[in-house]
Amino acid sequence: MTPVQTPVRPGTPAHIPGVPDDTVLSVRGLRKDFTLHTIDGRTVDALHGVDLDVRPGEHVALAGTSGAGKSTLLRCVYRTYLTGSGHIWFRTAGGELLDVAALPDAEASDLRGQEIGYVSQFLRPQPRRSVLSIVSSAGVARGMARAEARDAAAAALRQVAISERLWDMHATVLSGGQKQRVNIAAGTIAPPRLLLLDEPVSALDPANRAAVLDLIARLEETGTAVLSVFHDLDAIERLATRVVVLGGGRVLATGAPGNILHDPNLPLEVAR
Ligand SMILES: Nc1ncnc2c1ncn2[C@@H]1O[C@H](COP(=O)(O)OP(=O)(O)OP(=O)(O)O)[C@@H](O)[C@H]1O
Repeated sequence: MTPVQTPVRPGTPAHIPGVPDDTVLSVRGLRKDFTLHTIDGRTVDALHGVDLDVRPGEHVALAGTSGAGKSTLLRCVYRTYLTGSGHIWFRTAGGELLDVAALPDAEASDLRGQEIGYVSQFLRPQPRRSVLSIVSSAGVARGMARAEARDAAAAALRQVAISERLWDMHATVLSGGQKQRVNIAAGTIAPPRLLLLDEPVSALDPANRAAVLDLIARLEETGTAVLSVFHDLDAIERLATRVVVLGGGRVLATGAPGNILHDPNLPLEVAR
């Protein structure tokens, strides 16, 4: 049988030099600055040429002090923020290599819906949308039929212990911890190819926190690539396969959690 050839877009390489072809995410030379229009047009340099790779089933945790650029990096990968320069190569499930940093907005939006889960500290729900509808639309974006998405949403909400009596309520009225769990259900309704986590358990009590960490561990086992920010050492040690330390928007160190997290010379801001 002739192997299926993945079409290569003009200007897009078929391979990233030195990187295995199954790598899901390869960030290269990523720079991002912000112009503060309300304060003299001042510029804040957030990322200064970051390189990192994440392979299937790998969990790369970003660490570093406050302001190091961790959330900015996640938001550039999710394309909430446009990038200054550099590349964010994403290998799709179909094998195509796309530069998220250069995709037109509509394609970036489709890619997010289909292949990337993003769970942040906060859920900012659209007004007057029910909990069930928020989670099932994430399933529809992943290509599920409406009925299938509804069943998957119900299962995902049960998994994060959101009681059925909350499903038809507007998400705006939920508590912080409930919103965070709805966010997790939406981000993981079907195993995403890449899961971006920005302090996903910060508002949860110990039992719900443990359930969500279990859920993330199961997704890793099914091959989901994870790029995360956690502020607690315990979660990083349990889940991460590699830690990348950022400082002033640069990669300062990378290595196994056991080596990096206990290095007194690295600028970390995790609860030890
Ligand atoms: N929307 C924005 N507008 C202007 N500056 C921003 C914006 N977002 C981030 N920054 C700046 O970019 C730098 C990196 O911020 P970022 O939030 O990525 O850091 P972080 O490592 O995630 O910090 P923390 O651990 O406190 O969340 C900081 O100097 C911050 O002030």
